[in-house]
Amino acid sequence: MGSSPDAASSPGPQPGAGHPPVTGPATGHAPAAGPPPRPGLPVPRTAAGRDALAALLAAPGDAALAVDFDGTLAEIVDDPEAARAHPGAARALGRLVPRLRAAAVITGRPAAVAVRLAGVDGAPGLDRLTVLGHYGAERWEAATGALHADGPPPAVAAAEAELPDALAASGVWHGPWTAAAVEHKGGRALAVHTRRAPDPQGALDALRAPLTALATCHGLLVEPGRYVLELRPPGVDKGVALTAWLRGTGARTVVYAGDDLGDLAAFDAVDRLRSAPGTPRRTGLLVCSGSTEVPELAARADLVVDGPTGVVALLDALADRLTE
Ligand SMILES: O=P(O)(O)OC[C@H]1O[C@H](O[C@H]2O[C@H](CO)[C@@H](O)[C@H](O)[C@H]2O)[C@H](O)[C@@H](O)[C@@H]1O
Repeated sequence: MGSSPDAASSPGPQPGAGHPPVTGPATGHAPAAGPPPRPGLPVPRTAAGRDALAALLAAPGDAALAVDFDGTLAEIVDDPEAARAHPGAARALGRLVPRLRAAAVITGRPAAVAVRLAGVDGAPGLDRLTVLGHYGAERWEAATGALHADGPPPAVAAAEAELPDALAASGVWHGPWTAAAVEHKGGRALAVHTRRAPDPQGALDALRAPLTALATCHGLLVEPGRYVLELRPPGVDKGVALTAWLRGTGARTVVYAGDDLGDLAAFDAVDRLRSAPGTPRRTGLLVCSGSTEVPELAARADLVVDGPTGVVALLDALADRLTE
């Protein structure tokens, strides 16, 4: 792992959702008549983050943006099928992305599902967007509409056949919340959600051992997330996906925004990239879409914003600065 947030410039304990923890605008806006001005760019709390932001503003054509979907571009909701991108997300991305070298959404969702829920297919300004689904196992390119994906791994179907026994072994698998708690994810992974359980954390804790045993038995891994345990094949994660995609772009600066434990691998990848030797050094800005549910990610971030609303505000503020 490379550089970590600069403790000297850290504001201290991280607030949760609803409490913007940004340290203030980088540029002042004089009060004026008419619509209220948009907030300015927040200042990252780390030197590494400030370097990356300065590099992006100086040379946006050398910079790439990668963002997670659930919890970052989309508010978390009880029903995974009901998730939709923040109403301002596609527009903000469409303003910013044409000024950058490249942009991607990197998500645990199947790529086609993320494209649909994010509303990015055909959106103005997003004709070069890449969507890396299933933690990088799938790739969709807006430029062609092509989806690259291998066939579903047989191990997932084998695990699915034994899933009912594993769920029953948890001792908590009863009640109306279980009816729609398994997400089948196109046969490429299985997600068991507990957000709608009476005790979401208790149910998650009880399910962890039987689902881990099932995953291990079939050569799968358990990807933990926000009140979800996902059984999926090993071999790729958001760090692997981000690193390979970035290499293809040739970008020297990357901004990565995420909200969940699955995004830690991408944070690690950015840390490695910005601590690797090279001239000029590559820079990276780690953004956490803040919530009370995942303090681990906020602790690692250069900049914590207030959930998807804060992420969209950041994208808009970057676009504003790059069009001044
Ligand atoms: O990588 P991501 O884009 O963050 O996707 C990770 C998982 O997100 C989804 O679950 C999460 O969002 C749901 C909708 O808001 C929420 O109900 C759930 O509690 C969250 O864990 C998705 O359903 C999973 O398949 C993704 O792997």
